[in-house]
Amino acid sequence: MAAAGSDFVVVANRLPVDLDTAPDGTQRWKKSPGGLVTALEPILRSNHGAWVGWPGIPDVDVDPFDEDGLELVPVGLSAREVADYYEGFSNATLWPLYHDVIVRPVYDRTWWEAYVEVNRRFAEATSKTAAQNATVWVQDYQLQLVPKMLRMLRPDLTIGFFLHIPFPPVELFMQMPWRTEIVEGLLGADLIGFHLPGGAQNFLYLARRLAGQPTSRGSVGVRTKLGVVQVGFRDVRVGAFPISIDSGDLDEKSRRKNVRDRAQQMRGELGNPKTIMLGVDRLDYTKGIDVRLNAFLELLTEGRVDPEDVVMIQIATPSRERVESYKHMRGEIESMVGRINGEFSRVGHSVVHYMHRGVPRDELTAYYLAADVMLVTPLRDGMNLVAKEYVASRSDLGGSLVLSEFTGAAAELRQAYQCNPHDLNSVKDAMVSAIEQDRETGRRYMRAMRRQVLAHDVDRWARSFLSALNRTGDDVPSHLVSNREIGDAEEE
Ligand SMILES: Nc1ncnc2c1ncn2[C@@H]1O[C@H](COP(=O)(O)OP(=O)(O)O)[C@@H](O)[C@H]1O
Ligand SMILES: O=P(O)(O)OC[C@H]1O[C@H](O[C@H]2O[C@H](CO)[C@@H](O)[C@H](O)[C@H]2O)[C@H](O)[C@@H](O)[C@@H]1O
Repeated sequence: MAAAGSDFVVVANRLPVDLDTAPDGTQRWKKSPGGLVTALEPILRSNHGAWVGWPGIPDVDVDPFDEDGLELVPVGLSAREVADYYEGFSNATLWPLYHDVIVRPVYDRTWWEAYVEVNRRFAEATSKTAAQNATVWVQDYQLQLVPKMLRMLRPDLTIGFFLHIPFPPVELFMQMPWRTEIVEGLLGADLIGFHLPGGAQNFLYLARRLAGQPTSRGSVGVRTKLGVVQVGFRDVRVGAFPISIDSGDLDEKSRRKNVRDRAQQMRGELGNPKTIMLGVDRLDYTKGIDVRLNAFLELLTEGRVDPEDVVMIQIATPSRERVESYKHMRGEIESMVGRINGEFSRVGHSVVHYMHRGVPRDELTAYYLAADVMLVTPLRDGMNLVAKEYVASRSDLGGSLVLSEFTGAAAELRQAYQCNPHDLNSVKDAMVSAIEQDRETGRRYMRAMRRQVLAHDVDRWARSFLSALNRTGDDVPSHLVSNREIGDAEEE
């Protein structure tokens, strides 16, 4: 039975804070400033909001607590559950399956059991947190069973679900031994959101085929023309809502003098090369870091790019380091960096600069400003926010973007140098075109991409999903009003 509770609850694998352990063993909560938090915070705060999630480290048992008017509800995971539910089923089964089986998914019954158990714990924690008739928004592939479990516990709730990674075509999804359970888990929601219409359409087909439910047949649009699955007397709607970033904030940061000065300083530190190319990613095999390194190596070897003129920086945040495929890929990337530098660097001038760490936000913006060519070459990516961050940071209209066709962002950033990461010649040609782009063409392309990214920010993403979920039909759901107003993006 519902207690007083929150009117709006976000449920995600991670809390918007991490429990950080200092070298002396003391622990404190550290804000993790993701785009999702930025977008949802105002709506959460003005609606007695709560966030249900894992604190990021194993074996932590903490009661719900208040953080500046936002209720945080930690869901504890044991070390075994981190291994089986998070590293195992989420990141060694679902993640590769949903990303075109770039590496082979592992199907392990013990992992599946842990996934069911942890999803149940999230559903129970949410059920205790949500007020009568509240709106609950469940996030991502780690929690696909939560909508159905939660509906059984709390039929009064309005439940939304958003998938941040691609939803695979039927030929791949059918590999999953627990495919029907997953589709039925998702069908517990009132609205299921994907980044792209293709994902929504894949899901509609599977709902027909695996759950045997009647569905609408027409095509799904972007933020419009939702599909429908009829589940008994309930309509489950399915749509495409491409996520974005806090573009206004990045635009503003990139205009600050200290950030611009830092970008200039970076160029100087690199010896003022003609061209700086940049990659910024979590160290993940989906991101195609190896693809861009290979392309760069071939361009240098063929003499199409002069090692005296072009420098590449790769910043890679450590990620999922205990998962076997991630360990393997790290080794491969680091040996390629070594090989390229071994062949083309000289004392005092490296051609590839590789950093295995995250960098602070202002520093990252300075990197974006310093980079002439941004390299975004995933083999498959749900959206790719880095591409949008680069565009939002180029308030000077400089720079060019090399972008894989296999990212969600490619559907919106049409003026990028798009390439097929499975075709090395296509990547090399895109890199050369980006390096050789003339100033006026570059400004025109960047202006067009900025118009798109500034007009469609993460706040607009959240509002469009929530208004569809609550069927208000306008941009702001009537009973989920945020304090922040959407400003129409300014043109340059
Ligand atoms: N080395 C890094 N340092 C700081 N932030 C990073 C780094 N690598 C990635 N990020 C940030 O992480 C986010 C990555 O989002 P995205 O490109 O959508 O991919 P994913 O969520 O799969 O990692 C971006 O906001 C980006 O700025
Ligand atoms: O929580 P982790 O295991 O450390 O992983 C980080 C996040 O990675 C994934 O990001 C995805 O979401 C982005 C925003 O929608 C999208 O741009 C990107 O293409 C996706 O890969 C994952 O979906 C998150 O759940 C993770 O927290």
